[in-house]
Amino acid sequence: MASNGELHTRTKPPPTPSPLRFSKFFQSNMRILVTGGAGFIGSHLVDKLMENKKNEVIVVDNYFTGSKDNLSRWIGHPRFELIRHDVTEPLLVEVDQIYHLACPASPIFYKYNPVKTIKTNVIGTLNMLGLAKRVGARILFTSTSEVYGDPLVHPQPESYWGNVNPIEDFFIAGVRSCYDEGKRVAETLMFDYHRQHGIEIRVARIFNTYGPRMNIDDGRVVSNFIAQALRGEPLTIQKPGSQTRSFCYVSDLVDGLVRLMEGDNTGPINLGNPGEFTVLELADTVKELINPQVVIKTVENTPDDPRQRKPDITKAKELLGWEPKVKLRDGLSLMEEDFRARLCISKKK
Ligand SMILES: NC(=O)c1ccc[n+]([C@@H]2O[C@H](COP(=O)([O-])OP(=O)(O)OC[C@H]3O[C@@H](n4cnc5c(N)ncnc54)[C@H](O)[C@@H]3O)[C@@H](O)[C@H]2O)c1
Ligand SMILES: O=c1ccn([C@@H]2O[C@H](COP(=O)(O)OP(=O)(O)O[C@H]3OC[C@@H](O)[C@H](O)[C@H]3O)[C@@H](O)[C@H]2O)c(=O)[nH]1
Repeated sequence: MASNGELHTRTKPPPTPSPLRFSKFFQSNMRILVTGGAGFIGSHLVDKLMENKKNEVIVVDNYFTGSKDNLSRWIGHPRFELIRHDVTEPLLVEVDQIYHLACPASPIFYKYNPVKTIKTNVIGTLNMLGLAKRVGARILFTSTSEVYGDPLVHPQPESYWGNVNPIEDFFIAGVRSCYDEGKRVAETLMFDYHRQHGIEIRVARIFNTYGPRMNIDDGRVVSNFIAQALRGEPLTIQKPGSQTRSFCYVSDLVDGLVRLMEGDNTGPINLGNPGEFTVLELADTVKELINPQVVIKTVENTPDDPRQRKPDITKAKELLGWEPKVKLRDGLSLMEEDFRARLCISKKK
């Protein structure tokens, strides 16, 4: 019985971890693999994991959207290793835990090469599950609120099956299904490996997360608005502006991921901040906080943009004792500082 209350029948016991784990005389470190660790969330997760002196962290990343800069403080550290690797290729490393994050997350990047996005989610996740099976590691997969598509249930509990458009319409360039359906198949693979091979799995469904180190030209709404406000460019609201999102600050999210990995629940578990804002409200807040002179302009939207999104985090509260702490205004100010430093735009006194 998985402790999220659902039955997940395993046909096999979990694979045996490395004999090092049972060593009587040598207390080995916990070896943790973070795929996509050079990205936004991954690099913050690495910072958190490296705080524990018992952890050794291996990052693999192909640098499609991530950067070594995000990990510069750890390069050369004896407990840290960075490998350029694409998760669509098999990987042989000896580890105890796998945080599997590798995947472009911003719509402009995941739509750029949709077939590669699907391969990353499907073949990449298969490779990481194969690795977990061989070495007996516990594996956590970062799924997404996009598995709920354009949701017809609000807020979204984990039990909701979602409303995803699976059709890659030839005439509409770059729809979202490569990402949404890729993540849905990856979730299925996680649970099939759990049932069929006994792998210890954890599945997080992450809702829109923001914070320092997001790519400045990442294309997601919070980074766009902050960069635009600082550069004095119009804030681009994609129509209609009444669509909602719930924004979680990255330190809260990372805390939730670590709790999920360390706890007993397979998930899927929603991790997100239930505070819900329209895109227009977000633009107004950024304008007020960062640059009251900036104009707001309305631009065309992309197909299939979800109209509303808000996590039901009852499960995360009950099973992980987790809920977000950082309010949107405070998080935006922390992100402003980081963007100012990277764009070399100081605050007027
Ligand atoms: N940030 C969010 O709001 C959010 C919401 C839901 C889910 N997620 C998930 O969390 C994870 C991290 O997202 P993020 O916001 O940090 O995005 P990000 O783009 O900053 O990080 C993704 C990282 O994965 C790497 N990567 C991509 N494809 C790869 C491949 N084939 N092989 C190896 N590395 C690869 C990128 O170079 C990058 O470093 C993703 O799986 C994403 O789907 C994020
Ligand atoms: O400049 C912009 C960018 C975006 N938007 C709007 O802001 C909303 C949020 O867009 P984002 O691109 O930030 O993110 P989305 O919510 O569409 O997708 C995200 O969802 C969860 C994760 O899996 C991913 O990080 C990402 O796919 C959308 O309604 C979009 O139309 C703007 O109004 N202006």
